[in-house]
Amino acid sequence: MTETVLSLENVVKRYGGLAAVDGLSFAVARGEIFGFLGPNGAGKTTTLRMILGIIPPTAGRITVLDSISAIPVRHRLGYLPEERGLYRKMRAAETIAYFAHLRGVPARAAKKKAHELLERFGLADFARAKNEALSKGMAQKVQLLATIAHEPELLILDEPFSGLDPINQTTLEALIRDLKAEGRTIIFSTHVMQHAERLCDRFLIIASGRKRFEGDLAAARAAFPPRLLLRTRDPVDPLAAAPGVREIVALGETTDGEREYEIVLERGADPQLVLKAAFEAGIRLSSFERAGASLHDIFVALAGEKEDEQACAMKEAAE
Ligand SMILES: Nc1ncnc2c1ncn2[C@@H]1O[C@H](COP(=O)(O)OP(=O)(O)OP(=O)(O)O)[C@@H](O)[C@H]1O
Repeated sequence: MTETVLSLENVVKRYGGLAAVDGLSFAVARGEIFGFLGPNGAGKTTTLRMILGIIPPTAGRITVLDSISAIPVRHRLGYLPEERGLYRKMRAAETIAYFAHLRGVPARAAKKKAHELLERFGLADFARAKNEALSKGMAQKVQLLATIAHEPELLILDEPFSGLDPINQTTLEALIRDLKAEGRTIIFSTHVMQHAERLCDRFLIIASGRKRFEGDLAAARAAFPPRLLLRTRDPVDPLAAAPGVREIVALGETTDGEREYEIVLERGADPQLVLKAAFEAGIRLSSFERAGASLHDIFVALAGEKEDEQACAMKEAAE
């Protein structure tokens, strides 16, 4: 049976008249990489801060590592806040060791761990550099290492990829996978869907403080009509009458004079019947592939559309 390391039940956070988080419920299982996705102002940082006990919820219940408050279990948690900041005059290795020690690692072990981590993440030469002398990306790496040095069970990273160059983003993805392989649970927020698509076991999409989706990519895709991408030089009008075809969208002409189309199918339609219809109509296809919605498409659709439309789509998908 999977163990829940974090659960929120009907959590609300009000700022005056604004419900920044509005009746949010979700759960994260031990060992998962869980993506926390939502547009600007959706309520992600507010939720993460409530989970960490930095701000109290207006209503609802949060359970972290079997505790009703993060405070007593804080040495088992790691948190990378959205707003970054290091003590400017402290040295990189010192910073990491300091935070590890603060969370219960004996001083000597903390120092050793700091040097190990800096070595592993290509910053060994900067161990004695003052934080103010680090580039923005390097400082962010140091802060991240300070977040994981005490080997927390549950890591909560608010926008960890922002500010990192593509190489360091890849290094961070690998680090997150390594942490998962060690049995740790990682929750991270992001606007960059590719990271979430590559890394997450499950994810939550919120908008305007409310949950729009919780689950894995396959479940999210199931809520979207399947699509086919095809290329041909022949007219495709006969396919409009093929079983399960909802819409044909012309995508444009390729450099070699072919046309590309997207065929939107009804949910549950059989793509083979479209292929058969193309064959029977004498349409010569040079390519024919099934395309699942990307997380980007899903995000834009779920975070952008009105809640009643979305509830309808999810209900239809479940039926
Ligand atoms: N201390 C505060 N006082 C008043 N309103 C706040 C406060 N903190 C957040 N808000 C509001 O709550 C809403 C959610 O903000 P939050 O920072 O949680 O969003 P977010 O999803 O993290 O956004 P982003 O992706 O832009 O960081 C926003 O409308 C924001 O203006």
